[in-house]
Amino acid sequence: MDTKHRPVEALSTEARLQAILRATKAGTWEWNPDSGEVLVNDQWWHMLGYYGRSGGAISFHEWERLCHPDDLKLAHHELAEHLARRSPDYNVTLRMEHAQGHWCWIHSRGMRIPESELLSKDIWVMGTHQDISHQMGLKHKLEKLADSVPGVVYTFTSSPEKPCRFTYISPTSEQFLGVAPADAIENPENVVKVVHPGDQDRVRRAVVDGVQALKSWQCDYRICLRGQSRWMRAMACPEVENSEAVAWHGMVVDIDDQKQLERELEHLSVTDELTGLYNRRYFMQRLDEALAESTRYQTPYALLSLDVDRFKVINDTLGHLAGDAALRLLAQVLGRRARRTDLVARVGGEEFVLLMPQTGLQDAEALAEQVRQLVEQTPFELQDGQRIRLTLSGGVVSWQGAVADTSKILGLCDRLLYRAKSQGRNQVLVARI
Ligand SMILES: Nc1nc2c(ncn2[C@@H]2O[C@H](COP(=O)(O)OP(=O)(O)OP(=O)(O)O)[C@@H](O)[C@H]2O)c(=O)[nH]1
Repeated sequence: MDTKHRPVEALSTEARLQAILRATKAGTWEWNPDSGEVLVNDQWWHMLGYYGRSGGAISFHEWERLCHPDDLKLAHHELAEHLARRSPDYNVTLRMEHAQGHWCWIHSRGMRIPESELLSKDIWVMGTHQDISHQMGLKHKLEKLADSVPGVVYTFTSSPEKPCRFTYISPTSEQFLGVAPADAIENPENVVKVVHPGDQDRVRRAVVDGVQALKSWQCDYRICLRGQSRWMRAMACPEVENSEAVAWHGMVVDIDDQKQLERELEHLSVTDELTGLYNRRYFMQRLDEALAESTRYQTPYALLSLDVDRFKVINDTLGHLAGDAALRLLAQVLGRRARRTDLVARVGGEEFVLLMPQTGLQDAEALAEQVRQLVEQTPFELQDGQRIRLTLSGGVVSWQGAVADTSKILGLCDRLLYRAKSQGRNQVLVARI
């Protein structure tokens, strides 16, 4: 065999081991549980800042004294488990006191030497110490950062073979989702469980679609938390770890205030400020939808358009504020007369409409007449005690099935209204398309 390329063989096993230990800066320990004797190397001491001390024997109690009392219990437990052969090795992360007084994070690993390899009947457990203070410091900073974010930070792993699972979820999941991090890590369904039942399928689909497309995804959904429903936004972006697994790094943030604002804006954008009824914009939108519905399903529809007669006189004699109050009272009358499925809107200064699904011409005319008579017979009492009388002119159009476009309906309604005005007002005229 060509030994030219294998100079390492020129070294003894001992020298090679020492070289590896020097390079990895690993401290070593050997422990005899019966005698309590512990042997450590130089690096074991140097790691803790004791540069003057060299390797040799120490007592088990000396090791215990250097360990953080809060971590000692776990270390004892893990050692006992390994000695009782309930765990294949000893593996703990614990804090040990540095010569300068601060705590170092030490990753301690070891294993019992098989009896077959020992000359005596003694038990020996041997292992290494690695200083992982730097990594633990970074982890601590990351956790602090995750804590300060107004939401939940997480990483979950997807793989074709195994189900998705959280590998990290910030402690804030308790506050924002009502789920303890340990429960989320144990089973991701615990996080899905708090999603509003009406949104669960959508959230699951968003995750599955994102995983399949391997693209960043985002999903807004409600959660049920402490008896209340709140809007959240989850987002994640993928990082391919290897051919087997993808890590998804993401956040869940509370967007309930934003959604509330959106709802208010949405409401404002469809509402008539003076009367609180729907406005013209919303009415036109719904009329479009009504046309599509009647075309597709042959739904009978009727539209009633009402205009206050000689309203200018009310404004001119009683003032604009009184006119406003009259319009508000009229809106209340219309709102009360309409069915829940009807749409009532103020579409112009003193012009109102009622869009009625599942309504034929006769029924619509009867309702229009009722409203006209009610308004004619009931004086409106304004806040200052003044009473005013109004009359209405109206046009009713009904249709069933396909209609070319909304202008056909609106145009006919306008013509009926105009005729009602010109024929003396205080009347309703009807037509079928
Ligand atoms: N108070 C008040 N008046 C309004 C509002 N919008 C429109 N008007 C008034 O409504 C009146 C409408 O007058 P016209 O279109 O001449 O109609 P009219 O006086 O009702 O007469 P006819 O419709 O022909 O019976 C005008 O005086 C407008 O200023 C409003 O929001 N508040």
